[in-house]
Amino acid sequence: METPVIVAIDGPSGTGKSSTSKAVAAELGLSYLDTGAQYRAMTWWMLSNDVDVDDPAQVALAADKPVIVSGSDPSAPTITVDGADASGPIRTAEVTAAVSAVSAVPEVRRRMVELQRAAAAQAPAGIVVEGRDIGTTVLPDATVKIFLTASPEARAARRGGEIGAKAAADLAATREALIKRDAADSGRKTSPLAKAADAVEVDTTELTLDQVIECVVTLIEEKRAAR
Ligand SMILES: Nc1ncnc2c1ncn2[C@@H]1O[C@H](COP(=O)(O)OP(=O)(O)O)[C@@H](O)[C@H]1O
Ligand SMILES: Nc1ccn([C@H]2C[C@H](O)[C@@H](COP(=O)(O)OP(=O)(O)O)O2)c(=O)n1
Repeated sequence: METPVIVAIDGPSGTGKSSTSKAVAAELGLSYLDTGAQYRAMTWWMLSNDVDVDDPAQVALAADKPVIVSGSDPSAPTITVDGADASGPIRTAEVTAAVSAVSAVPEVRRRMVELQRAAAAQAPAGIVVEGRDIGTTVLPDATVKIFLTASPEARAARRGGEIGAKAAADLAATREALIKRDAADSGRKTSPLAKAADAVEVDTTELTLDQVIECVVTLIEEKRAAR
């Protein structure tokens, strides 16, 4: 049997990580893991259980408590917390505003990285894992590492499109919120958002989603052929 292929896709918000990762995994018959959803699930649990997310000591003490389970099918990704479906609640503005603070706490990251490595080890044909520190920290031996980028304007327009923001003021607010979250994620001490030295950077600003998917599939197939 062929050695499982491990694909790490990192980058800031709105660069196309989730859409690209799901499509690539589905096309190549690989498993899929959205690590951002796991950090969001942890954050949702903290908010629901009255943990002060701005107090790293409180967050650290609670980090072991929630049971977070991610489904690995790219065509129907699922996430549960303590057995309850969390896919809706993890996307609220409240969770988005708190997730960078929670994910900066080392005890939270230790727990998530353990889950992420276990998911990669269990994937029969291989897996596409998307996040911020997959190529640098979680799976440094990944077969293929991709770092997606896009201009803040393009990213704000994409995110704005999802929430129906069309007015210039709404787009500007979305852009500012993205930039603030990127700065927090890039500036934290423990495994910040960063491009691995051996990652291929793909600027998606001027590319369609289909072009990005094709580019990533080609990179994976080239690596597979070379092994
Ligand atoms: N290359 C692209 N061109 C235009 N829209 C895109 C592109 N890639 C992704 N999108 C759209 O942008 C939004 C954010 O994409 P997503 O995959 O969730 O990004 P990320 O996971 O990096 O935050 C989605 O609505 C998606 O359909
Ligand atoms: N590997 C990861 C993935 C996400 N995070 C944190 C930082 C991000 O702002 C949040 C949410 O990630 P997510 O990928 O859902 O973010 P967006 O889809 O870009 O809104 O989680 C992280 O610290 N490390």
